Amino acid sequence: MAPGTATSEVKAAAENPQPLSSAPFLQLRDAVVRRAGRAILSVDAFDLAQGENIALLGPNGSGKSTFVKLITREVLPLHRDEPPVLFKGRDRATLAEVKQCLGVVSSTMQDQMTVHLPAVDVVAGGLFGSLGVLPTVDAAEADAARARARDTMDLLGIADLHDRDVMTLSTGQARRALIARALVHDPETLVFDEPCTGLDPEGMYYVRRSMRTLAQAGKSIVLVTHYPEDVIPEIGRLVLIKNGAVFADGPKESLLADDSMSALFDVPLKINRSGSYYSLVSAY
Ligand SMILES: Nc1ncnc2c1ncn2[C@@H]1O[C@H](COP(=O)(O)OP(=O)(O)OP(=O)(O)O)[C@@H](O)[C@H]1O
Repeated sequence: MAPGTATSEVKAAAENPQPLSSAPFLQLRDAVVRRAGRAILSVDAFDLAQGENIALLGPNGSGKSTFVKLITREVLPLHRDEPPVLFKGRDRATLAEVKQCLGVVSSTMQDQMTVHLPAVDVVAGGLFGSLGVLPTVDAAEADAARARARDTMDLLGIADLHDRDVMTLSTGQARRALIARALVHDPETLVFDEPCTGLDPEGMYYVRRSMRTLAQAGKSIVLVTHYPEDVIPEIGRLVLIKNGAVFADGPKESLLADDSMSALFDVPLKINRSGSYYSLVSAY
């Protein structure tokens, strides 16, 4: 797309916001993030439709987390007169509005679970933005929050963890509790930032199965990963990130291939496909 066309489209969208139901969930146009005197991410044009499932794949340091933080509004791009980020067609969406629509699962959040709390309280805390349910919360509201947290945990198949002290959970169990926490306010989109990092095959199985459950329940999944194995069958679109830019964007059937993976990671790689599942092996 010609840069001029993209810019005028974004300007028009900003001036005439589309109805929330039809605008893309997110649009990026000439979005540049600079840190320490250099552009760590530059995105010319990117649209994420409402309800779409995508995976961002790329090497360490390529800019995937920065890309996701543009979506979650934790990072803002350089200011331009034409807004570089439109959220549901609007450039002035508040952080609270964005948070309402998004749930974020990241392995780094697990490091913060260093207090003795029942898992249900950690999940319910997602409704308040606190680690657990604070004593200042009204009793009826706290009960309702815990009931909602239990329902969410049940949906993810972890009813047996309701009353477990989070400090005693295995890494895989804690990761699934974090998925419940990200889901408890019923966001339309879930961002999974390297959700299988540090997990054994059993933990990976349950996290990937949870992603599938949520995608099948109509949630939009935005997955950040290094591994094609994480790309569940419900994800059809792949965005490859390399050197702070979009390297390729298209259907996974064409991008999960030996040549594109080898070019992305700069080493010889082979993709194996088994039905709707993909895996990556090194070609020594
Ligand atoms: N605050 C910052 N100051 C300086 N450089 C930064 C900052 N944040 C990120 N970077 C750099 O920007 C680049 C992209 O970082 P980012 O975390 O987005 O990559 P990534 O693809 O998510 O990496 P990984 O797979 O290792 O998590 C990296 O080179 C990183 O060192």
